Amino acid sequence: MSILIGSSFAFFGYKTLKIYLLRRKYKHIPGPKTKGILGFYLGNVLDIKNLPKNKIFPDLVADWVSQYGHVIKFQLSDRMVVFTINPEIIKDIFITYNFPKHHHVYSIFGFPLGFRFLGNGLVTDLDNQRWRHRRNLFNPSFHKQALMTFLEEFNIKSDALMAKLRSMADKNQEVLILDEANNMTMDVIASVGLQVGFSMDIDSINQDNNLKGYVSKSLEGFNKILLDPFLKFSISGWSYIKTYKHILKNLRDLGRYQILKRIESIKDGSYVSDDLITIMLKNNQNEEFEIEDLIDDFVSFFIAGQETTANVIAAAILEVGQKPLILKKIIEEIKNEIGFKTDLKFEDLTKLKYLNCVIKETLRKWSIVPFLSRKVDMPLKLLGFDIPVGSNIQTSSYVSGNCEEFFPNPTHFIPERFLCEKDEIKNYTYFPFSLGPRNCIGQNFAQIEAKVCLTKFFQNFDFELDPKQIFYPAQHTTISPAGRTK
Ligand code: HEM
Repeated sequence: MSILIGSSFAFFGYKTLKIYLLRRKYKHIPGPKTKGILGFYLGNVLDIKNLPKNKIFPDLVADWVSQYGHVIKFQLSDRMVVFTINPEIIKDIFITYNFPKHHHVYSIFGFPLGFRFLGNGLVTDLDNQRWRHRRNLFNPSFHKQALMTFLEEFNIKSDALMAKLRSMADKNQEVLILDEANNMTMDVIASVGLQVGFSMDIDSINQDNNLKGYVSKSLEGFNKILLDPFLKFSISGWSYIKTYKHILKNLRDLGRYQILKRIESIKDGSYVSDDLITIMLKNNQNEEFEIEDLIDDFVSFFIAGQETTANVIAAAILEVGQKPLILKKIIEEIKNEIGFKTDLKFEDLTKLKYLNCVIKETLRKWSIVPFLSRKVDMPLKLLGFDIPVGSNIQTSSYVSGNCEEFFPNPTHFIPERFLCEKDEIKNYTYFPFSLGPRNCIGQNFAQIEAKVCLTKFFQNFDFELDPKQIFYPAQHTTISPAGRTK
C-alpha cells in the first residue's frame, strides 16, 4: 500500500514539474490563459470541454487567433501546441523547411493507446526515407491516367446510390445524406475491379456490413483519445477502450484476411486485379516484408479515403440546399453542359466549372481535416517569437478558411470566390489537402468522386432540407455536418 501511495506521489510530482517547465518554456508566446489549478494540469482542454454545442475545437482556435495574433500557443494536458495561420509561415513549415510530422499527434493515429492501428502506413509514417520510397510506389495509382479508370467505378457506385435514393423518395422517406454518401464512398474504396481500392465485393449502399461502423468508430475514438486525458482512468473509459481496441483489431484482421488471400492467388497464378493490395504486394516483392506493414497501408487507405469524401458530399448538399440561387446555377450548368448524360467522362466533368467552385467552397468552409501538425526540427523565430526545437506546430485549413482576414464574410457560402477570373485567394490560406510532399495522395480521386456523385444527385432530384436539423459542424476527428444532412 505504502509503495502504491509513494509511487502515486512521485508520479504526481513528476507531472507537476514537467508541466511547470513546459509552461515556462512557452511563456513568451501569446495564447489563451488557463484557469486555476485544474487549468495548470489540463491546460485548454477545459475550454474545449466547455464549448457550446454549435462550435468545434477549430472554431475556438479561430477565436484565439483573432484575439492573440498569427502565432499563438495553447496547452493540451502536458503538451504544448504552437499554432499559426500566417501564410508565409505555413509555406515555410510545409514547403521551405518541410518539417516532419510530429510523433505526439501521428503516433495517436498510428498506435492509439499502444495498439497498432494505422501503424507506419502512408499517413502516419514518421520515417521520411521509408515514407518517400512507398509514396513513390503508390503515386502512379493516383495519376490522371489511373483516375480515368476509376471514373467508371465512380459512375457505377453513384448510379447505385441514386437508385436507392429514388426508391426512398418514392416511399417519401427521409434521407440522411451523410450516411448514404458514406455507404457509397465505402463501396468505392472497397470496390471490385478497380485499380485502386481493394477488390472487396461489398454492397454498403444496399446492405449492412460491419465495415461501416469500424471506420467511423475508429475515427471517433482518435478524437476521444486526443482530448480526454481521463479516458484511461475511469471504468467507463476502460470499457470504451476495450470496445475500441476490438473495432481496430477487426479492421486490421479484415486487411490481414484480404492480403493473405491475395498472396495465395498470386502464388497460384490465378487472375488478380491490379488494385491497391496487388500494388502493395508488388511494391514489396523484392524485399522481406512484414504482413503487419501491409495491413498498415490497407487500413490507412480506408481511413483516409472513405469518410473524408462522404463529408464533402454531405456538406455541399447542406450548403446548396439553403441557397436556391446557387442550386439554380448548378442545375443550369449541368443542363447546358451535359444534360441528362449518365456515363460521365472526364471531359464532361471539366465543363462543370461552377460545380467545381461549389466543391472548393465546401472544402473552405468545412475543411474536412481539422488540423495538421509538424515538428520544428531546427531553431526558428516566428514573428519575433523563438519557437523551441521539437515544438509541435499546427495549422488548419479550417481556421484559415474561416478567417475574415483571408475570406471576407467567411460564414457565407460563396462559390464565386473560386471562379478563376476572380481568383483572389491568397496563397497558403486554403489547403484542405495539406501542402508540400506529404499532401493528400487522393486529392484528385476525392474531388472527382464527389463531383460525379453531386452531378448525378443534382441531375436526378429536387430536394428540400429538413429545416429542423442542425446546420453546424461536428468534429469526430474529421469535420462533418452534425445533423447528417437530412
Ligand atoms: C475530400 C476528401 C479528402 C480530404 C479533405 C483529404 C485530406 C487530406 C489531408 C489534409 C492529408 C494530410 C494529412 C496530414 O498531414 O496529417 C491527407 C493525406 C492523405 N490522404 Fe487524403 N483527403 C481526402 C481524400 C482522400 C482519398 C480519397 C484518399 C485515398 C483514396 C486519401 C488518401 C490519403 C493518404 C494515403 C494520405 C497520406 C499521404 C502521405 O503522407 O503521403 N485521401 N489527406
